[in-house]
Amino acid sequence: MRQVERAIFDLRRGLPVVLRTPQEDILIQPLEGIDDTALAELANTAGHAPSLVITKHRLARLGAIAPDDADAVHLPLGRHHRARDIVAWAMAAMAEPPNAHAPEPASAAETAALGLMRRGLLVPAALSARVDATQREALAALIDDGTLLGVALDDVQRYGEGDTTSLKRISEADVPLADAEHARFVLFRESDGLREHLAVLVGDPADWTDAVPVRLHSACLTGDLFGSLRCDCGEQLRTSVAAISERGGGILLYLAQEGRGIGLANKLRAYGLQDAGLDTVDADQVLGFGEDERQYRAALQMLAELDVTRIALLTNNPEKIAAMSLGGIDVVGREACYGQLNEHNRRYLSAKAERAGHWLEDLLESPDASDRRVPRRDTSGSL
Ligand SMILES: Nc1nc2c(ncn2[C@@H]2O[C@H](COP(=O)(O)OP(=O)(O)OP(=O)(O)O)[C@@H](O)[C@H]2O)c(=O)[nH]1
Ligand SMILES: [Zn+2]
Repeated sequence: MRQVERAIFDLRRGLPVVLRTPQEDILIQPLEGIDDTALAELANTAGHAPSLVITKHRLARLGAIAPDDADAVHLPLGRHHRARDIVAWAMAAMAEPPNAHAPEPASAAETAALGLMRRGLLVPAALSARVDATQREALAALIDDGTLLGVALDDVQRYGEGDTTSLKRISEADVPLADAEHARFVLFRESDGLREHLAVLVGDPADWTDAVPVRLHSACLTGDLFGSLRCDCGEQLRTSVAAISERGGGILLYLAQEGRGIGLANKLRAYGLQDAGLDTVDADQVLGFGEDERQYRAALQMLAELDVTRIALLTNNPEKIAAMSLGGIDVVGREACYGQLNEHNRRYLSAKAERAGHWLEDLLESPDASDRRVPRRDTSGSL
C-alpha cells in the first residue's frame, strides 16, 4: 500500500504514475499544471496521444450523460490538441471538448486514478495513455531506475477500503477555550498519514447527558480562522462550542474535510467560479466534484473510540444525521446551529437550503438575522 501513498504524492507534484495490470500499463498524469511539453512527453512515453478522463459530474456540466451511469468517462485526444485547451475542457466554466457528447466509460484504471487524485485533493481530471507494446520495455526501465512510479491497479482499488484510512489516536491535551474552559483536544490520524481529525471534548465525560451533544464541524480555514464572511463556519464553530458547554459538555469533532471534502485549493477555485456567477454547487461541479464529497467514516470511528453511541446533533444538515444513523449511532435530537447572515454569505446559504436541503429557513427568513446567532434549545426539532 505504501506504493499507492507514494503515487498520491507524485500525482500531487504533477508527475505521471504508471498503473499496472497483468495485461497492460497505463500512464496517468493529473491535468492540474499540465503544459505542452509534459503533454508531448506523455504521448512519447506511451507511444500515442492520451485521453482526457473526467468525472460524471464534469460531464453533466458539459450537458452530456455518462454511458451506463459510469463514475468517469474518457475522451480520446489528438496529438494536435494543446494543453491549455485540454485544461479548460476539464475545469473551466465555459469550454467544451469537441467530443464531449460521445464519451466512453473510463477504464477501471482510469476510475481508480481519479480516486487517488481526490484523495490527494487535486481536481479529479487526468490524462491517461495505455502504453503501447513497442514502449513497454522502455517504460519498465523508467520504473526500474526510479524515474516513474509503478503501482499495481489491484492495490489502488483496495486503497481507501478498511485499514488504509483507519484512525489512530495519536496525542491529547487540555486546551482551555474562551467558550469552554474545560476542553480536551484528542488528535486522530488516518493510517496513511494524509489527514488528521480532532475530537474536542468539552466538560467532563462523566457529567455528559445520556444523549451527548455533538457537533460535526468540517474544516473551513477561511471561515474558522480568518472569520471569512463568505460562509457561516467560523461563527458556527464558536457558538457550537459554547452551546455544548452550556448543555453540560459534549464533543465537537473537527473534521479534515475542508471545502466539503474538496480541499482548500479547490474551494478557492470554486470561489472564483462563484464570483463569475455560479452557485456553490454548480461551481464544484465545474471542477468535477459532486455537490458534497464528504464522508463521515472518520467521525464514526472517533465516536466509537470515545464510546459514544447516543447523540444530539447540532446541525442544519440532514446528511449528517443520515450518515450517523447509517453508521449505527442513535441520533436522538437535533438542534439548529446558525452563523450570522450577511450580504456576502446570503447566496451561499440560500443555495445550501435550496440545492442541498439544509434546514436554514429560520435563518434566511429572519428579519433580523443577528438574533439567530446562538443556537437555542427551543429550536430543537423532532427528527
Ligand atoms: N466546496 C465548497 N465548500 C465550501 C464553500 N463554502 C464553505 N464550504 C465548506 O463547507 C463546509 C461546511 O461545513 P459545516 O460547517 O460542517 O456545514 P454544513 O454541511 O453546512 O452543515 P451544518 O453546519 O452542520 O448545518 C466546510 O468544509 C467549508 O470549508 C463553497 O463555496 N464551496
Ligand atoms: Zn466556511
